Amino acid sequence: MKLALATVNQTPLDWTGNLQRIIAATDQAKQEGARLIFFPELCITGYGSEDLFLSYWYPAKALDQLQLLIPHSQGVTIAVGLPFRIQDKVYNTMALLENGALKGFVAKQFMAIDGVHYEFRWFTPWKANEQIEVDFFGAKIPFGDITFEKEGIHYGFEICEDAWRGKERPGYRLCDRNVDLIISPSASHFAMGKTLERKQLIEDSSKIFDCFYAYVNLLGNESGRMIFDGEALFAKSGKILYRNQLLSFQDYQVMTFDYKDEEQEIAEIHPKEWEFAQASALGLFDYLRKSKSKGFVLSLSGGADSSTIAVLVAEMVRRGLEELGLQAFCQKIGLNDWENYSANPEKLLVNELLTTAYQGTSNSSKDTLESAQSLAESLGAKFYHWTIDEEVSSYTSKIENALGRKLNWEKDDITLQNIQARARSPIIWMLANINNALLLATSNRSEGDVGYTTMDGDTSGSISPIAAVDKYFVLHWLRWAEENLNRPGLKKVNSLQPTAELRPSERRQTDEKDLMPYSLIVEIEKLAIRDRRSPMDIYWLLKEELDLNPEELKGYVKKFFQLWARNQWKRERLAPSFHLDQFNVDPKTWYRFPILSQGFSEELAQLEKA
Ligand SMILES: Nc1ncnc2c1ncn2[C@@H]1O[C@H](COP(=O)(O)OP(=O)(O)OC[C@H]2O[C@@H]([n+]3cccc(C(=O)O)c3)[C@H](O)[C@@H]2O)[C@@H](O)[C@H]1O
Ligand SMILES: Nc1ncnc2c1ncn2[C@@H]1O[C@H](COP(=O)(O)OP(=O)(O)OP(=O)(O)O)[C@@H](O)[C@H]1O
Ligand SMILES: NC(=O)CC[C@H](N)C(=O)O
Repeated sequence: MKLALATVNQTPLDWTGNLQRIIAATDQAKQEGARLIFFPELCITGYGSEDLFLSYWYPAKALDQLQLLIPHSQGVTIAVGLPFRIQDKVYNTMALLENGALKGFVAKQFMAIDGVHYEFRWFTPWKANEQIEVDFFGAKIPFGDITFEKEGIHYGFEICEDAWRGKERPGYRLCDRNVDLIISPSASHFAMGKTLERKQLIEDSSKIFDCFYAYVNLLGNESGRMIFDGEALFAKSGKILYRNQLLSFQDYQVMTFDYKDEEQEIAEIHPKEWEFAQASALGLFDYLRKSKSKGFVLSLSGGADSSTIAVLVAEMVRRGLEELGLQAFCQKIGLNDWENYSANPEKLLVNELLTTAYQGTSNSSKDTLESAQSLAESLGAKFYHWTIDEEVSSYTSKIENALGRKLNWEKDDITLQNIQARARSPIIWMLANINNALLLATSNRSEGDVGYTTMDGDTSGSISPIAAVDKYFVLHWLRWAEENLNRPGLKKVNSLQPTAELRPSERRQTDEKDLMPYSLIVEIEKLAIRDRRSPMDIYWLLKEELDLNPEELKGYVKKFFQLWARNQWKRERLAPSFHLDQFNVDPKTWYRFPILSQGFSEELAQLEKA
């Protein structure tokens, strides 16, 4: 018997589109001879439906959609995910349709509550071994912890988090019930390197339970922040038999294979740098088309952050074209005149979709202008160049008149820096408005940690594509990209030292002089945020690890925590970002912290005495 794993790129509230993709994937699986077709968790609504799950009408509408799908199960079995409300509780379920009938609902037993997941807010876990009957448009349907059988294959489900719960997981009881196959329909967020964890989990699962184990994840940037990689895995007794290529630009993908065929077909596992490029490219592509915007605008300084983002947009075009072809790429983003780009699709589309501007001041250098211009030209992006000195001096003289004194760098350093960053904002927003485009903000995670950014200045934007990765990674990735993505336009960018260029050149500024070495921010944030350690713990741990003067190290730890606490309000106000790494500092997804606090004052006073 053939079975199919089908991944879909869904969008909350796109009821018709979501159903169409499920039907199209079902049709393809049927054509390929599949008899069992498994879709991911919550694919009828989208996993990222947030508080819509709490309403009465939303789960009810999902049931209407399920009913529309039932006729498509003639001759096959289909499993799809949707929310199911019973009185005041909502359950996260998989519905099983077979030969034009609804056979039952399996309910998730463990809620995902770590990192980016908040399932307890919406769903109630189902108790192991419990089975009830529910009403579905007048019919009584089995619901709960149930298994199914088809042509001699006995199978059951572990819905995403269920599979990640060690000894408690439902798999053990499914094994006691002698299932031949376990399926894990998932909505598992992408993070760099996570595929290796999943591979291990699925290998181990098929080994521990000595059965066939199938895994299928959602696909794409569904609702803004999380990206799903559409991973499909199939394993038998500890050996992966099938793995697809991740992070596709397609609406859906169907992987069909013979149940019991033990031949291996395993797509390449790529390095972290490739994953970052592919996930960001897909994240941007989905954001662009789902927000129905016409392109991107970027204030391009020629420095590391904005240059990374320019390359990611170009990668979106390159990778999208490679997978979809010119016509489908254009259609998906709402460009009807696709033939206009056929002379040089990649360059012409980057030109259409990415507008950049270098906005110099008297503190800018020739180096950064050249860097920005040469990169934009090499990618094919539109490039404008103007200075904002007039705006800066207009604001400054108004304040000077009001205060009755001249501003100067000795006394007014931060104010004079910030007005430059802010003066860039209205004009670049203007360009975004004119183009109906998304303004890309360039914040990275290290800046987010310490608030090294001007609010409503360089934080301005609709999305912050790299806010979830640290600056150390950004700098490393740019060097990798120059070589491995064949981006010679990055040569100049990679030769520059990160600097905000907000002070006059005689007061030479570098980010690391203002703050601390980026490598150290990365070490401290891992311990402070990822591992949730105290300032004192971090000091002792790093004292062992790093060859640094203890007083200097104390100073850095102190600076990190003081700036971290003071700048929570800024993290609350950064434009939405993609989740890309093991952890991030976005309060709406991974890390929550009080906006007002005493800022670790007692902890840091203790540290002084250590
Ligand atoms: N708890 C709180 N809740 C809400 N708001 C709070 C607040 N604490 C201060 N504030 C407000 O925050 C304001 C200060 O924030 P803000 O105006 O953003 O400025 P601020 O954080 O004081 O300074 C910006 C820093 O970012 C650096 N920067 C800026 C731009 C670009 C780059 C670069 O790397 O290229 C670096 C710059 O060198 C400087 O160190 C205060 O005037 C106050 O209004
Ligand atoms: N001269 C400039 N022209 C256009 N945009 C600028 C200029 N200077 C700064 N910006 C904008 O402000 C953002 C913040 O500057 P920041 O210095 O943090 O980033 P970067 O210049 O891209 O990288 P780096 O810090 O590595 O030099 C930039 O990414 C860019 O969007
Ligand atoms: N949707 C879920 O249950 C997610 C579970 C799991 N922690 C994962 O990231 O894959």
